[in-house]
Amino acid sequence: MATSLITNIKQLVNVREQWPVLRGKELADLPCIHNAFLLIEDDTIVSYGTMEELAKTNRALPAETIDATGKMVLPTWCDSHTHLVFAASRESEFIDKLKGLSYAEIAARGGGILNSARKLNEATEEELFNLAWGRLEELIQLGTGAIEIKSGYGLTVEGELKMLRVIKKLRGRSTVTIKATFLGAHTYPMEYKEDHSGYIDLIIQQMLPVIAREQLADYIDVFCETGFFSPEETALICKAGMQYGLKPKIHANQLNLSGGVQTGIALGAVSVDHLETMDEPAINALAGSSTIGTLLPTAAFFLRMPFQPARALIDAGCAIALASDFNPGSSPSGNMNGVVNMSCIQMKMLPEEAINAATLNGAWAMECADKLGSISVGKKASLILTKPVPSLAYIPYSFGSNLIEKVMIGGQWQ
Ligand SMILES: N=CN[C@@H](CCC(=O)O)C(=O)O
Ligand SMILES: [Zn+2]
Repeated sequence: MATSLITNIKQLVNVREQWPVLRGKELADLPCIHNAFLLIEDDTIVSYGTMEELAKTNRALPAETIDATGKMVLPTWCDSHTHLVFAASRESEFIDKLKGLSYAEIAARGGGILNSARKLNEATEEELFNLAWGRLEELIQLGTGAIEIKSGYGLTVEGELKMLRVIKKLRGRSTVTIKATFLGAHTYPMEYKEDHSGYIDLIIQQMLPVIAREQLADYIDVFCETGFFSPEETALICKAGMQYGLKPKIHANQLNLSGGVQTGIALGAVSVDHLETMDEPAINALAGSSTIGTLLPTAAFFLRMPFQPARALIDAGCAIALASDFNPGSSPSGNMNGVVNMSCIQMKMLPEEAINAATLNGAWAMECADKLGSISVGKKASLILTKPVPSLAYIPYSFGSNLIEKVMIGGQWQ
C-alpha cells in the first residue's frame, strides 16, 4: 500500500465530515485546520488533524512525507461546465468583437458555434482527442481534478457522437474524474434554421438512442436562449434525454431572460448555468429549488457582459457553483484559479464563498461530491499544494500569480 503524509500544513482547507450542497450563507463557512497533517493511502484520504494530534498518535511516518510549512492544501477544483473538446481556436472572432460586433451578431453570420461545428466535423477523432488531452494536462497543473465536458460542436449525428466518444476516451485514460454531457441542442445547424422540428427529431430519433446504447453521456444540455432553443423546445429535448436516464444541466439566461432557469427547475435539472441575465422571479425560483446555479464569470468577462449577480443569488439562499465554461468562443480559458479570483473581484464573492463554490458545490453540480470537493476521510486524494502563501485571501487577491506548487490526483503527484 502506498502511503503519503503531508505535515506542517499552514492551512488544510475545506475539511468536512459531512459535505452537503451549500446554499446562501452556508457558502461563507469554509472549515479549515491550521498547522495540520493529511494522510493518504493509495488514492484515498484516510486521516487528517492538527500536528499536535499527529504527535500524540506516535504513528510511524511513511516513506513519503512532505513538509508543507507555510503552504496550504485544498481539494482540487471541480469544474462542472466546459466545452473542452473543440477543433480550433476562434481568435479572428475575438478581433471582430474588438471591432464592435456582438456575440449574437457573430453567431447570426454563421460564426460562433457554427464556425466551431464546421471545424469539428473536419477533424478526426484522434486529432480531437490529442487536442483535448493537451488542454486537460494543462488544467490538471492548474489544479482541476474533476471536469464536465460537453458535446455541441458536432450538430450532426456523426459529429456529436465523435465528440462524445472522444470524451469517453478521455475518461478512460485520465485519472481526473470526467462527466460527459450531450449538447446536441447547442444551436440549429444552417440546414435546419427553418426546420426546428427536423433537427429536434434528429436529436431525439438518431442521436439519443446511440448515446444511450454506447453509454456516452451522463447529462443532457440545451442552450435555452432567444434565437437558439425556446423553453418549450428545451423541455421537449430534455424530457427525451431523461427517458434514457440523462439528467438535465441547462445553458440558461446568458444573453436574455430566456426562461431557461424556470424551465430547468421544472425539469429538476442538476444545474442551470450562466445566469448573466437574472430578474427577481428567476432568482427566487432558483432559491426555492434544489437546482444548482452555476456561474461562469469568465464568459461574462470575455463577452464584456454584466457579471452574474452572485451576491443577490447568495442573499436569496441559492446554491451556487463556479465553473470555467472553457470554450473557444466565450471563454478561451479553463483556469479555475482565474475563475475564483474573478468571482471575488467582479462579483464580490468572499474568498471562502468562491472556494466552496469551485470545489464542493462544483462537485455537486456534476454529482461527484461523494468522491471529491472537500478534504474528507474516504474521498479521493485529489489536492492542490500551494506555494508559501500568507493567508487564504491571498489566493484570489494575488491575481495573475500561479500559487500552485503541485497537484495530486488520486494519490499521485502530477
Ligand atoms: N453559450 C453557449 N455556449 C457556449 C459558447 C459556445 C461558443 O461560443 O462556442 C457558452 O457556454 O458560452
Ligand atoms: Zn457553456
